[in-house]
Amino acid sequence: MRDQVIVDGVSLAVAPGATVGLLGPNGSGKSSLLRLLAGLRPTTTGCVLLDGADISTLTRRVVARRLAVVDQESVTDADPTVRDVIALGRLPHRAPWSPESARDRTVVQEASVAMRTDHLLERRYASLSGGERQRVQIARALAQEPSELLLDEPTNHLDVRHQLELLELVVAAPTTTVMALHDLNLATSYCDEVVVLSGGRVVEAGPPQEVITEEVVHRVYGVRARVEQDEQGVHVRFLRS
Ligand SMILES: Nc1ncnc2c1ncn2[C@@H]1O[C@H](COP(=O)(O)OP(=O)(O)OP(=O)(O)O)[C@@H](O)[C@H]1O
Repeated sequence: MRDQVIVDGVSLAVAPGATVGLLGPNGSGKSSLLRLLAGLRPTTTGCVLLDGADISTLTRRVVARRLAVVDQESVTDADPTVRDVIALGRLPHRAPWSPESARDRTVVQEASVAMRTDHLLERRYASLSGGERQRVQIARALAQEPSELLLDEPTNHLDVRHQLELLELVVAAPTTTVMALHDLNLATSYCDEVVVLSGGRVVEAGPPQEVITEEVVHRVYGVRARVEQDEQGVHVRFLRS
């Protein structure tokens, strides 16, 4: 269905440096919205502004110098090493056909250390586990030194330590981050704001402690939960039906 409307009536302003979580059930439009924000999909009406400039008027190279995307389809059909994949993040910063600079190599090394992938640098990307690939893709995005980072379910393959490390890193970075998340507890712990989508529309938006309530969880996901708050923050506990 070519003319199906997937994301409709969404108005979203993201403050510089903020970490925003996109929440919502499967098929609610999170990935589609991320692709619109990245300029990877054209809008039929409305626009996406990057520092006031309509993203559809900017070249891919200009966008790639400041905005990095890790989506769920970050695959490649060549057989590169992990280092090659992370080094792709430097391409927008290099003049065409110019060799890698010492700084490019340093940034690649630092990004791989940040995502604990430095021991994998000489491995073939295709031989990695799902979680290792996910960390390499995020290292590639960090090597891009973006001011905006768009992440589609960045924690879905990661073990609990790597989930927490990644989100700590995202929150500590000066980067503006918008990420699709399924884990409501991670969203309450790490996001300044959350945007809840349902059927391609924003149904709730705001600070997670205000948005993630028992009523919203039930209305949007159709499940019963206890939402409790203590000195550690907000916790969502799902109830068996
Ligand atoms: N190219 C496309 N053509 C037709 N329908 C599409 C296309 N891309 C996405 N959709 C549909 O749009 C809806 C939103 O999809 P999207 O991938 O944005 O959801 P999501 O919230 O990221 O879901 P999930 O949590 O499952 O990853 C889904 O019903 C999906 O099937």
